[in-house]
Amino acid sequence: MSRSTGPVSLAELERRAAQRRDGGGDGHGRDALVVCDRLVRIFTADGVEVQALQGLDLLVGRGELTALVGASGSGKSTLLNILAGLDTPSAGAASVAGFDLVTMDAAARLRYRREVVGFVWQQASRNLLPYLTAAQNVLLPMKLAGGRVPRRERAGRVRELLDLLGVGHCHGRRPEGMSGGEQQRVAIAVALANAPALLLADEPTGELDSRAADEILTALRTANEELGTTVLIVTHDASVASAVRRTIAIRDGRTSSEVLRRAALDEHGDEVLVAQEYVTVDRAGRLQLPAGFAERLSIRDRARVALQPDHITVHRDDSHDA
Ligand SMILES: Nc1ncnc2c1ncn2[C@@H]1O[C@H](COP(=O)(O)OP(=O)(O)OP(=O)(O)O)[C@@H](O)[C@H]1O
Repeated sequence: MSRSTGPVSLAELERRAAQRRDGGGDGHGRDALVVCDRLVRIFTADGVEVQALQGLDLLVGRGELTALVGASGSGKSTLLNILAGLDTPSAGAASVAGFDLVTMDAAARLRYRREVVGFVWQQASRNLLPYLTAAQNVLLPMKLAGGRVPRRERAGRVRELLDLLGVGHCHGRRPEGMSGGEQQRVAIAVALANAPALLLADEPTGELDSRAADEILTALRTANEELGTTVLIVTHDASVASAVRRTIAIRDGRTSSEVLRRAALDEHGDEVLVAQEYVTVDRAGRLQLPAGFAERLSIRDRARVALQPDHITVHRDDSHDA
């Protein structure tokens, strides 16, 4: 049976494009909270183009607590800024909680930033207004978002959030009267004020000692487990990256590999976290070998592959060895 080959209307083309953007075309990311599909971000500086994101694919499910790692300049902050609604991609698709980050208009962008996403920056001073108390800092986003948290519930929610994150004692203090770790935990409360679906944290432990960093990680974990917030943390801190269930590595503007950890019982019956490394397979079927693996086996330019019944083998190219 032949299909109609007549001209396709503009409305139909737009409908199909919207379906692709929504992930509806082939079901890509339909259940995920964060969907990035072949995301590209090109910056131009002094006439030179920098491809900060080079076709990045990423799916993050609702309720996940995930760390994002990668060398300096690999594109982590660029991705976070796009997910925060502060920047727009040059090409590709990105959506969070059904908000299309590429096409949303100014009003939707404002609503998105106030109600759907919360952000914690590395510099504590950037997260809090210095002349407001902790309580006033947490209250401010609720006031700005209007009716999302009803007026009569706001004071109670401020206290609950500060207590939940272990900084109830900072309620009436200004940032100058708090430690760096306390400031960051209050910053997390500010980011959670309007019950966002997604909490983004860019190096939240970067300026802290290891004890304060542990407290921040505990606070982020509490937000994730108690409030159900999906949390994405950019970090260079190995202790943070290894303490979450999923760590995604970005290399040259693409997601390249992941470590997934799950609880298992050891031979004594004690619970241990078992880590397993995965590589990302993008929508075109491309994967990047972990850099260490390729170096160790001197795999360059091309590799010999063979399909086995339940796995694929990858060997060094030995076609010139004879
Ligand atoms: N506004 C900009 N203009 C020009 N180039 C930019 C801009 N922002 C980022 N870049 C470039 O894009 C690339 C990715 O930068 P990005 O800040 O996302 O990396 P990163 O992984 O967050 O690095 P770091 O860990 O050092 O913060 C880098 O080459 C950077 O120089």
